[in-house]
This record gives sequence, C-alpha cells and structure tokens, in this order.
Amino acid sequence: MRKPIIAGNWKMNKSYSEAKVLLEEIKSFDLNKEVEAVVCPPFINLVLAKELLKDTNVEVGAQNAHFETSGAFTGEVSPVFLKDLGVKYVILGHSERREYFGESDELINKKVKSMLENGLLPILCCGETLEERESGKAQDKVKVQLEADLKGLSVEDFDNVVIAYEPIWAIGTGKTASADDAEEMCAYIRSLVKDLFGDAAAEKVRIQYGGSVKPSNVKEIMSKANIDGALVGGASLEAESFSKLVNF
Ligand SMILES: O=C[C@H](O)COP(=O)(O)O
Repeated sequence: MRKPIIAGNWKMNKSYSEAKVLLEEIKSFDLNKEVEAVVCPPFINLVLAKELLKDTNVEVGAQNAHFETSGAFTGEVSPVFLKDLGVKYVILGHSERREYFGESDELINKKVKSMLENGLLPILCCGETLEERESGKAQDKVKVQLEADLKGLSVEDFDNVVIAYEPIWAIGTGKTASADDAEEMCAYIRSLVKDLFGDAAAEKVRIQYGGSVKPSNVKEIMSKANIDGALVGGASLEAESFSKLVNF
C-alpha cells in the first residue's frame, strides 16, 4: 500500500513573518496521519518550519538544491545543509526551474543522484506543455524527461524517489487536468518505471499529480489508482485549504 503524500510547494511566497503565521496555523490542525503531509517553504523559512512543526507529523521539503555539497557556488544551497536541518524531500526539475533557470535534464540527473547520496528524497517533476499535449506528444515528453533525469540510478536508489506529474499548462492556471487524464499519464509513468526499474519498483513508487489542485478537486484526483498524492502550489498557501487537501 502506497502512503498518500500531499506536498505544498510554496514557491517564492511567504516572508519569514508570514511563514510564521501560516506554520503556526498548520501546526494547530489535526491532520490525517494516514497521509504524509509536506510543506516546502522558501529556503529562508526551512529552519522555522522544522522548529514549528517538530511536534507534528508534517514533514519539511526544499524546493531545490545544488548537486555539489560545498564550495564556491554563490547563492546555492548544499544538500548536506538541508539534511543537517532535517529536511526530508527536495523538489527537483520543477517546470519553473527548467523554464526560468535553464535547468537541463543532465543537471537534474546530477541533482537527483546528489540528493540520494546525501540521504534526501527527490520529488522529481515532469510534464508537458499545452502544445505537446495538443499534438499528442505528452507521453513522449515525459518519457524523455524521466529516462534522462533517472539515468544511472540503481533499483535501490530509485526506492527513495517520488515522481510528480505536472502538466505545465495546468500550473497556476486554474486549469486542472481532468482526473482521467491525470490518471492516464500517471499510469503511463508507472509503466515507464516498470521498464526502467522493474515490477516491484513500479508498484511501490508514489506518483503525485500537480497543477491547480484544490480542496474542490483533490478527492477525485486522489481516487485514481495510479495517483498517490498531489504537489500543490497556490492552494497550499492558506492553512485551511492545506488542511482540507491533506484530509481529503
Ligand atoms: O509545485 C506545484 C505546482 O507547480 C502546481 O502549482 P499550482 O497548484 O499553483 O497550480
């Protein structure tokens, strides 16, 4: 049985003061313990999140990390520092990192390996553009991404990876993929995992959907056999909304 995972990707939102308010509210909720809840605040709020959530079941994740562990890399954050803080997950390959910051599959592959080497669990994002979806190339795009991003991983390595399918055209747009479309792609991703890492890995891997997930649509999305969770942006920035997502 795959434990459901609902992760809130705050993106570049919530100052330290605003994060304190949101985290205190999240801390006050009685969240469903059968679901793994994760908050992924900006780097500057990771220490605060670990401190305020320490007596809860809510895990903390980072939105990115460098693949190097130390050195002259101005502005970057080491996976060693994140592990030392008690961060559990690291979002990698988010479409915004790929689009705005030019992150290639080769770089993402290095990051995936480095997170695993340093005891962190990657949440590896993949997904197509609207043009790719409308031209019937969505599965081809996701296949290319995952084969490159997961290149060189052993079956044991992959055991610690979560995959997040996020159709780019559904991110932040309010246009959620239909639950059936999301299920179709997540089932396809599971078949890719089977080809790459075998039956057991395919059965065990948790696959999230991300792209305008809200309390109003999370139940249907989570009812699908191949969807094990959600990676949520906007709807995770308000405590009541986040609690409804986790308690779907
Ligand atoms: O990482 C989260 C995804 O980009 C989805 O964001 P969204 O829920 O605001 O559409």
